[in-house]
Amino acid sequence: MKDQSTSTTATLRRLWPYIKPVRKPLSLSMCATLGAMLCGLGIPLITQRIVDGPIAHRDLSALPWLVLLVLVLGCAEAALFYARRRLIARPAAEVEAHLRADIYRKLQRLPVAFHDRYQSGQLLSRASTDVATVRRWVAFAVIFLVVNTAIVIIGLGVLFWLSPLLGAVALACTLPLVLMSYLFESRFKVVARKAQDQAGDLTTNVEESVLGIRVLKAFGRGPGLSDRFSARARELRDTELAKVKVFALLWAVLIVLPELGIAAQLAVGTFGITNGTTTIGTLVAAVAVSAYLRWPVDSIGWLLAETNQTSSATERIYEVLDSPITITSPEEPRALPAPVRGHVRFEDVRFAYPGADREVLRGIDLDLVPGETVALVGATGSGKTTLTALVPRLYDVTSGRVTIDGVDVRDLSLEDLRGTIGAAFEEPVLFSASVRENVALGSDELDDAKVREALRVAKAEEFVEALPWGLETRIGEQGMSLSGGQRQRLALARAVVAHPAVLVLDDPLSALDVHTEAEVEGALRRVLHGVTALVVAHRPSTVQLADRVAMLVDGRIAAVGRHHDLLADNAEYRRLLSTMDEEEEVAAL
Ligand SMILES: Nc1ncnc2c1ncn2[C@@H]1O[C@H](COP(=O)(O)OP(=O)(O)OP(=O)(O)O)[C@@H](O)[C@H]1O
Repeated sequence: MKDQSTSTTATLRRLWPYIKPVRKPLSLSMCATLGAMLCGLGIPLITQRIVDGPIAHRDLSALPWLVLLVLVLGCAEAALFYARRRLIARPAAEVEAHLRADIYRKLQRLPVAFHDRYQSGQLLSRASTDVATVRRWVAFAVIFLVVNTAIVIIGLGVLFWLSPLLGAVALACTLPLVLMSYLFESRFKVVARKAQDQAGDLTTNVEESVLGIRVLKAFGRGPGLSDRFSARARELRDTELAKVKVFALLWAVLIVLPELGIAAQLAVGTFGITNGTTTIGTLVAAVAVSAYLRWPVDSIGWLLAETNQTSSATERIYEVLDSPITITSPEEPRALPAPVRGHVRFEDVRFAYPGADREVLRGIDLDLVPGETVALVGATGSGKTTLTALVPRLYDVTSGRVTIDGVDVRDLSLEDLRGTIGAAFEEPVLFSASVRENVALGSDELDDAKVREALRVAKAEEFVEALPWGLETRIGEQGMSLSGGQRQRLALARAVVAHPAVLVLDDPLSALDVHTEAEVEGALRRVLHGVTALVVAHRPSTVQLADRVAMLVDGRIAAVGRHHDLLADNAEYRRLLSTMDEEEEVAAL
């Protein structure tokens, strides 16, 4: 139990950098809460004075003052609770905002390999639900955990002061409760973490089915997936019910023990009144104090549950924040010799995906002279996409090196490297933003003229002009409101907008129909002139764009040469091209 609670405290202590800037309003809010609770605790003591004074002596002279005091305490309690809420709202929201911003920033900096490992729904639930759990804890649970513990101790002290015997009775009933609450904590933590992970999986499910709604509808897989979703939802429900079960047991004890305590106090107190050792006022006050302490005592178990839940939410958040950023700029980056020529070389490059024992690339040597376009061809799974990903350092080579103008890409700052390279991928990812924002992708240096030029190059200008607000038209999530070809052309415009020296295109023409492809190809041919480009090609027509072709077979370069030479001399190349031809014909059908 000790280890468990130590680790809970240690985990929560990690939130300190976020809580530290708001510690003043947080402490003030805590003081206001304590003040309010103390006001409430004072009322039974005045009741004692009323019972043992004006009522016992039938003398009402002091009554107005005592009633006024109750009124003042009541108003002060209300005012302080109001202040508590006002004081805590902003700091709690600030903690949430900072935490969320840091997670987002970290997610941007983490390497692609990290994102391969984590489901997006899991990351989504960490950045939303878990962060909200932390906010609730800061705004409420941590304050009441401290204040209620203090009030229970003070209240027990008051009971002992009123009557040591009545105090001892209350203590005998409170101690087991507090002990049970702490014992319950460790059981709850396990089930709370499980529920949070399952909620993350469920978020992934919802996200994937929303993004893939077209595929699911087209294949009529909606009902099947609904069943799978329901099964997962049931798992989560079962875990939530297990949580309730653990909690219900504690709750039952929490209810019964204080009732027993009050009954015992009434019995002991009445006995004391009859033999003259206790006054009626003292018994009334003791019972009132005990009743007042019920919520602070009852709440401790629940507040500990919240604390546990927050601890596992913090743990999940820090799994992201602690993940190492393996792809970073070097401490002393080298600069590319000016002007950048775009001479790209792969030197004995080997690569295995993190955690995989099989190498995807096994000794690649390839030299792209400045201004040259090299098409990468190969059977599916031969490693073409992987090879292109090594140039902008989406992954780092396992051994060997990739250089631009003789400088290892790992010796360049990421900013310089990625500023030198333009990229477009097979899946043209667009954001819920305007066309201009999608092409410029947050760069302030790219004005409208540059964006328009890039659109012209990608043969996208015409359809963008036809959109209701031209460049300013917001395109829907993932660009769903555009056709596949239109999305591809926007992705191409994005790749060329900053005039990069090196272009890495992972089959950028896959979604284009034959006519549009011819148009974009024509435009691309102009762009490719003067730029070094590595283009993954799945169609013979794309291959024709290239000055040379490199054929990948099982992670190695089996042949490099001009398309026509390879076609004449290399049987394997001919075979590959004929399968590509067949695929193209199928695609054209
Ligand atoms: N993120 C990843 N983690 C682990 N293995 C991966 C990952 N991405 C790809 N692979 C594996 O690496 C190998 C090469 O994949 P890659 O995508 O580079 O092939 P490709 O030649 O581009 O294929 P295609 O023509 O079908 O696009 C495949 O066996 C694939 O399963």
